[in-house]
Amino acid sequence: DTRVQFYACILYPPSITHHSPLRRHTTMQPTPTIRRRTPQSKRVRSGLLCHASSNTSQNGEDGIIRRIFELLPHLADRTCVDVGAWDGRHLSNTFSLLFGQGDDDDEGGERSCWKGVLIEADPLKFQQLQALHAVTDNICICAAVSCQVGSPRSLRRLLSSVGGENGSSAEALEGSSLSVDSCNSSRKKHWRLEQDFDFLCIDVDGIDYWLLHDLLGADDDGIEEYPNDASNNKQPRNTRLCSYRPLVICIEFNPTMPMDLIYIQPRCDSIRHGSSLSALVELANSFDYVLVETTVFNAFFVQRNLYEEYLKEEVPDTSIEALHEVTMGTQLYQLYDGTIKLWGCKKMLWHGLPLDETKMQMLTAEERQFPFAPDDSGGDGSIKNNSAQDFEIAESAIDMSPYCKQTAYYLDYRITTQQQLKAECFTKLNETLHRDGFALVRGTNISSSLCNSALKAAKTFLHDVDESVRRCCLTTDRARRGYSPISTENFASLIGEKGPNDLVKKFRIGPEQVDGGEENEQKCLSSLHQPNAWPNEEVWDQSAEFRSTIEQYYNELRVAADCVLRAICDGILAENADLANSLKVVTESTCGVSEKAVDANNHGANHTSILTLLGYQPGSRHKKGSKGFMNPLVAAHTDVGMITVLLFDDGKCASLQRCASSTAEGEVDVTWADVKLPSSKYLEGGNDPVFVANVGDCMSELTGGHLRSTLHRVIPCPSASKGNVDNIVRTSLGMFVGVDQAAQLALPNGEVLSYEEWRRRRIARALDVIKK
Ligand SMILES: O=C(O)CCC(=O)C(=O)O
Ligand SMILES: [Fe+2]
Repeated sequence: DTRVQFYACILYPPSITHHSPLRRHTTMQPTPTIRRRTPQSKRVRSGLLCHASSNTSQNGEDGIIRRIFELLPHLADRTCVDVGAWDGRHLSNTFSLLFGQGDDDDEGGERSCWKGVLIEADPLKFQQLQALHAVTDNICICAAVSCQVGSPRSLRRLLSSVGGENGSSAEALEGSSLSVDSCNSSRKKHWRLEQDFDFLCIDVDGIDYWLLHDLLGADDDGIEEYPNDASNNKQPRNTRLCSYRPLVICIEFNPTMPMDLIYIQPRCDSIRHGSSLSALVELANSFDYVLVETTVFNAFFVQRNLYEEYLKEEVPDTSIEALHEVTMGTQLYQLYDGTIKLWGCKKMLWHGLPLDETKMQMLTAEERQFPFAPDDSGGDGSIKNNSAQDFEIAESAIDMSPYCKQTAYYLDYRITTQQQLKAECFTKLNETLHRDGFALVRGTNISSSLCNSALKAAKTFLHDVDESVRRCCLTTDRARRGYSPISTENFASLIGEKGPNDLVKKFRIGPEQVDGGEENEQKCLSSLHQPNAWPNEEVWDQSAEFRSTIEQYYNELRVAADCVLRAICDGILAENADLANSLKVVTESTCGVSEKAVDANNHGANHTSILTLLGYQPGSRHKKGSKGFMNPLVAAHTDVGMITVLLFDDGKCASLQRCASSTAEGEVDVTWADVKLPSSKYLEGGNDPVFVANVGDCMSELTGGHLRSTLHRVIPCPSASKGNVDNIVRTSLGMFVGVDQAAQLALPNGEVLSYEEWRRRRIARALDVIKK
């Protein structure tokens, strides 16, 4: 039974090490170690819990209930009341009693000895409930039970209407909008609900505490107070309604509440908080009931005298600690510097949303300092600040693991499915892209050491070696492969503007051939598939190492970038199913991406993704008084393809900026926001790498503009480029994701053309600008 297994893994949570990205640590970087110790539990598992099993119940309740009644004296007839009965079957704790199922000894042939009253507020579910019980003597009532004092829909009044002298008393139900199915049914045998009926089950997701309180409760609540309705000529009456004393009670509590919390939700029908287990235990004890077991959501109580006589041996310790363990709890703790940390269940149980630590902070990253630290803390106080900022940036990045990793350890308490995690991921990603046009992503499954090596290799090639090394692999075709020297490209043209050439050196690699054998060889000559141009080993002795590092980074990042693209796509489709046709080209290109996340060779073989290494250094635009002072190093532009996934180092001479104004493209007063990544130190510390992701023109067009391709640029930073800053030059690695060149794009405007044609048209427009 999968439910029992599910139940077992909640009650016996595996010793989860929370594989947070912060886990890998070295002595270089002050990263915390965060793991989960399996605490010593006082929870007793030898009692009724041994009998937990589910036929229709959610977490083993069926078996526990059966065991309790096995221990109590045998009776030929038993009665139960189920408040919040739903359709009578789904997650029901009374179905197995009433229909005699799940009873191994019973072979299903014998009739159940149980009769019941089933109450359900939802009219549609009630219909199903009624149909289920049509040929039984069970009584179904459609009513939203109320905890308002004097309400005609109080549980006590509803139950008192069952089996009055003339069967169900229609009179007692007057003035309330509810229906009892047995009223006019001649086929049903009328029966009376005794005060000490056998089993009460309450599950109404809110006022459960008050329903129990009022049913067992003080006499006052039993006084019938009909409103004095003059038009009806009805006199207020004082009729004492009996209180009830069921032998056994099963009632739902809020499983996120700590064991030492007594939380009683307000006495109000429309409020849905739930109450804590401790509150229910206090209430039950006050009416001489004893807690005998709990499951994830439900508590079981038995009359004290029955407990003493029949259950004490099986359940010797009735303390909450012995009978419960909070498995859905969420805790906060504080670090000395004022960081608020989250622990335990990191998801909103009833909304399915992740709990976001970054939204729970009281202090900004800069404000987080220990207030009592000695003034001279041994030097550079800014080091701490920087790393705090790095963590802040990293934590704001969207965790792509549901798309990029295959492991299951991030399934919090195993309640969340992979699909739910993916949904959380794409929702957050697309929200961020909507808001900022850019997003930071982590959890890509790419190691920090690969990122480091790739950045270092790129920096060496673009900045340290002699220009002759770079020139030996000069690009031959429109800057698609190999080296493209400084001031040879013009990104302003990409948005149809005339401007000076960009001051950046580039080196590009991409896919070399199309999958599919010899007949496709022709295609290899297309602009998107051609041989890469690597520096000659005779010219540069580190050439082979450079090549293997960059190739490895390319292979792994291309797959990760496909995962990001897939997530964006899933997010768009979740909201706009009608874009499925337009986005088919992307879903097909990224198909299998999560199944084979680490298999670089095995999917998307016909992709056209290009990796560009970019090198920036101080030059004329950094010099005050020079003509081009403060002109962008890369002019404002939008990226052309599907998406871009970018990584860059600490180099201080240049800064990436995204357009941050909501004003339409082309308007004069554009405001710019810096796009920041955690520092290189953070990456060198072995932490999970963070990348920048943004949407390109083609993807934007395919989504009918749902996601925009945001304007961005790289500007010079003159002040940071002077003095003895050791990291002045800046290196970045841009992965420009493209799909199969032959893939047919079905644009939302109805036009159909291949990806290659689309690109050619896009670039031709830009070239026109340059020619003019
Ligand atoms: O180097 C960077 O940070 C961004 C470069 C860029 O936007 C591009 O090459 O498209
Ligand atoms: Fe760009």
